[in-house]
Amino acid sequence: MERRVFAKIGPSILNADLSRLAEESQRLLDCGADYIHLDVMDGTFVPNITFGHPLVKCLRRNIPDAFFETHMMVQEPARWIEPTADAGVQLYTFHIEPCSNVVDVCRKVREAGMKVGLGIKPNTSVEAVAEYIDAADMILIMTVEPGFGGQKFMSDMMSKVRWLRSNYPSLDIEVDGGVGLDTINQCAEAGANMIVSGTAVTGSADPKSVITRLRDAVNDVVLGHMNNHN
Ligand SMILES: O=C(CO)[C@H](O)[C@H](O)COP(=O)(O)O
Repeated sequence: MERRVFAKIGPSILNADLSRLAEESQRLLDCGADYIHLDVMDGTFVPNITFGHPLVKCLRRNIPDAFFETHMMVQEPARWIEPTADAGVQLYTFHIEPCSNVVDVCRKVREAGMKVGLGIKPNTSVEAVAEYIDAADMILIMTVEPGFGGQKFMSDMMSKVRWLRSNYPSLDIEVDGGVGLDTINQCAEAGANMIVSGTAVTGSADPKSVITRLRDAVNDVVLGHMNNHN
C-alpha cells in the first residue's frame, strides 16, 4: 500500500539552554522546525528531572502558534493530562510501560483536546504497543534509553519502525534519541516520518541546514516510495 506520511521535524530542547527556552524554541521554529518536542521527566519513570506543565504554559504564552508535543517520561501519565492540555499542548505522548489502562488514558487525552502519542522504551516489543494503535495518533519508538540527551542511536530499534510501517502505511511514526545527520537515513528507510532530534540540531552551528537535511532525507524516501507505486 502507498505511503503518504511526509516528514515532520521536531527538535528536542532537552540539551538546549533551558534558561532561554522561549528564545531557543523560537529560533528552532524560525529554522524550519515543524513542532517542538518538550521532554517532561519526573525522576521516577526516568532517572532525570526536567520541567512540567507550569513551564510549558509560560512557553505557550511566549510562543502562541507553535505545535507543542510533550513527551511524558512520567510514572503517572493520566495525572498530568488536564494541566498539560490547559498549558496549550497539542500532542501528549506517554509511555505504555507504567500504564495499566492505556486505552482509558488515550481516551482522556483526546477528551482533553490533544492528540495521543504512545511511546515504547528500547526493551519493550513493538507488538506490545500494536494493540493500542487504534486508540493513538502516533507511535514513538525510542532509539535510546529515555532520560538523557546526547546518547548513541540504537540501530536495532529500526526493525520496530520497519514492522510498524509495513503494517500501517499511513501511521505517524516518531523516532527519538541519537537522531542526526549520520543516523537519519536508517530512520527514513525504516519508515519513520516524525523526527525528534536534540543535540544534532541544538548543538549545530547551522540548525536550519540540519533541519532541512533531516526533512529531505525522509521525504526523499517517501517520494521514492510513491513513485514506485505510480
Ligand atoms: O527523550 C529524550 C531523551 O529521553 C530526548 O528527546 C532525546 O534523547 C533527544 O536528544 P538527542 O537527539 O540528543 O538524543
